Amino acid sequence: MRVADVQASGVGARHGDVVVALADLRQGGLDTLQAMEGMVAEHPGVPWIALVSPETPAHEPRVTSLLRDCMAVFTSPIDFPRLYEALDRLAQGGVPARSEPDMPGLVGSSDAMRALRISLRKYAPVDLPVLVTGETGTGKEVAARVIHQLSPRAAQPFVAINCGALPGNLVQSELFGHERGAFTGATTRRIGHIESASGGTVFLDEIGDLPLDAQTSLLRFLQEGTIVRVGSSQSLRADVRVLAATHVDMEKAVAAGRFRQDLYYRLNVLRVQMPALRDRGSDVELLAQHFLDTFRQQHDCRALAFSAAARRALRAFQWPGNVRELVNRVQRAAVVAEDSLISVYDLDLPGRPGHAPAALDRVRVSAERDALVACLRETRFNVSECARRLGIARVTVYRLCKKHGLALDELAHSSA
Ligand SMILES: Nc1ncnc2c1ncn2[C@@H]1O[C@H](COP(=O)(O)OP(=O)(O)OP(=O)(O)O)[C@@H](O)[C@H]1O
Repeated sequence: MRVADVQASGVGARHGDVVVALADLRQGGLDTLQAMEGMVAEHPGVPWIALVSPETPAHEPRVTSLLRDCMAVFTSPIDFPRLYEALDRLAQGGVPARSEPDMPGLVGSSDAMRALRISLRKYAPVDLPVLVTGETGTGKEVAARVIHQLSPRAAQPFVAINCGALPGNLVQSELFGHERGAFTGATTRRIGHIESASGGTVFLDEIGDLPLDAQTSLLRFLQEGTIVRVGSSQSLRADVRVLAATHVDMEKAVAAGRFRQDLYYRLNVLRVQMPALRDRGSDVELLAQHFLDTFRQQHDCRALAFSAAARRALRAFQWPGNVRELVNRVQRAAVVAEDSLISVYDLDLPGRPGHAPAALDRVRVSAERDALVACLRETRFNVSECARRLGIARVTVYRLCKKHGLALDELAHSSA
């Protein structure tokens, strides 16, 4: 690797050299920024890596836009092994993981992710509900957190609630709180999740699972900005922005009478559709490398990157569990990998030489799904009873439903 300082000597590249530019924004003022902008514009084909310090004003539009043109951003103290890896990857034609400085949790540079970022930036400052839709594991909660972080409410709480996991008889009290003595067991007054997010944002995941009575209370809150604790008749003001997410078809839920149409209209003012991972092109490689790098920061691990075959397999796989499945596979691969390059075997993906089409795995998965559906039907979709009969926790029933793409309400409806 040769290092050239543009200001001192300019860049001279021999045929076949890979040129990577480091934009060192840790010092300097407006003139440095101006010089950098000029160089980035002059060399659009050159991959740029930015070095910034915690003092760099990353939120200033000119700096943000410059950082957006960089393939990777490193904050001082610079993690040099990671920087060398990023340079190495670029030299091999790869691209380091890319996340925008103001959206650090959201990695990806596909067209779909670029369009998503544009929507998130537009919606964040507008104090209206946002409905985030998309398949399981696509990053709906990540998107909701980004909206909150970019909003004027960023310094206030962000409270995430999985509506599907709230016990049916306690939904109202969990969301809106209760007064002492409101029901058996209510020995003290309790603040609900919405009140506890005061000044900030509440994220209602799996909103399609909200029972009808709680839907009515939520609608009143969205219309009037007031809540009533269970067991009280007093309305309380609550200044909270509502973001909601669902993986079910809400139009169908409305048509079937399972979701209030007026509430759906209220929530669906601004809509974000999360792209499936299989539709994000080479983002799957970026994300895989990002999760591996994150894992390496916390654990001893031999693996540094992915073999060419593993990268092909990552691209070819359909990812039914989307980004969450990718996180799990990469972490597992990082643990079992014996080499510096993660292989297709480590990822346990189809596409490895001599790979039988996972017959046994498929049988196991489908037996698990059949047992779950049968038990849910037998128990008339009573999750507690189903969990008891299967000898597993309630939360595991929800997790298995998610894993097998089963929407409880739709299943119950189709079985009715
Ligand atoms: N673009 C991304 N960049 C980095 N990490 C991501 C991205 N998208 C998702 N993740 C990670 O993937 C996992 C799943 O994301 P998340 O929980 O937001 O998905 P979800 O769509 O809300 O899932 P569910 O439908 O199950 O509620 C998390 O660990 C999250 O950090």
